[in-house]
Amino acid sequence: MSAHPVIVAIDGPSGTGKSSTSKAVAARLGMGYLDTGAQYRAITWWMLSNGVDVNDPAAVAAVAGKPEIVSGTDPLAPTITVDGTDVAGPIRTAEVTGAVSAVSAVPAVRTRITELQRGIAAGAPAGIVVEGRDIGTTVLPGADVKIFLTADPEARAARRSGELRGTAPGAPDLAATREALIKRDAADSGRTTSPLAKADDATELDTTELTLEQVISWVIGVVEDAGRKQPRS
Ligand SMILES: Nc1ncnc2c1ncn2[C@@H]1O[C@H](COP(=O)(O)OP(=O)(O)OP(=O)(O)O)[C@@H](O)[C@H]1O
Ligand SMILES: Nc1ccn([C@@H]2O[C@H](COP(=O)(O)O)[C@@H](O)[C@H]2O)c(=O)n1
Repeated sequence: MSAHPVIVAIDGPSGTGKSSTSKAVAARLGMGYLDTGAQYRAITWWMLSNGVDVNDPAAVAAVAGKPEIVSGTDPLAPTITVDGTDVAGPIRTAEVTGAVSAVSAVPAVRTRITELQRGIAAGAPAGIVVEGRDIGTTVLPGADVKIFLTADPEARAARRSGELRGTAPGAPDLAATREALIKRDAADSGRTTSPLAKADDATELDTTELTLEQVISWVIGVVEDAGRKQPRS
């Protein structure tokens, strides 16, 4: 039996495959799954819904403690609610995507959401795969496995563009999608508090030329190795 449930941190820029990989790895290994981007999107959705100026950090900070955000960690059916309302759909709108980097840069927001994330990870009986931007560096620096996924912007834009065209008629074209993700990555990497960054002890995987299945298999290998190396009780 393992000494403690395995904690896996998967970070990286937008569209590198963090969510798809993390969900599949967690499902196949019987672990929990936490999408931390969904939590930042949820608090952003609440700010927009309540008329808070998302470009005013003081206004955002003043109400950052108000919404109650609850994440369900079943990788086969992840959920996210705000004050009891299911917001899984509304948090994926272009409006939320366009505002989330500004809201997530506010230190009071990060403190609040980081506490939530640490509580969820600490309470995951079968271990958990947590994906985001600052999991390996800040949220869970003691994670058993730290992975940083990358892919070149063209590949990421093509993946996102295909995804958007499949679900949203009139979705932006490839060039616009590429520009939007580069802009969001720059904002996330450039913020002062807990920016998007690779932890020094994370293993980086460039997924540009890999299929999703290849990435999933590689991550499972790394997690299984880490499980074998844990001290036995
Ligand atoms: N290696 C891959 N090859 C091809 N397509 C992929 C690969 N990895 C992920 N995808 C596809 O790319 C899209 C984006 O993947 P995903 O949502 O997992 O990325 P992400 O890193 O979580 O993005 P974000 O941070 O913006 O939420 C999805 O449609 C997914 O199926
Ligand atoms: N650990 C994290 C995770 C996400 N963010 C912010 O949320 C945005 C949306 O993330 P997605 O994964 O759903 O695309 C992201 O652009 C960041 O602004 C974060 O700050 N920290």
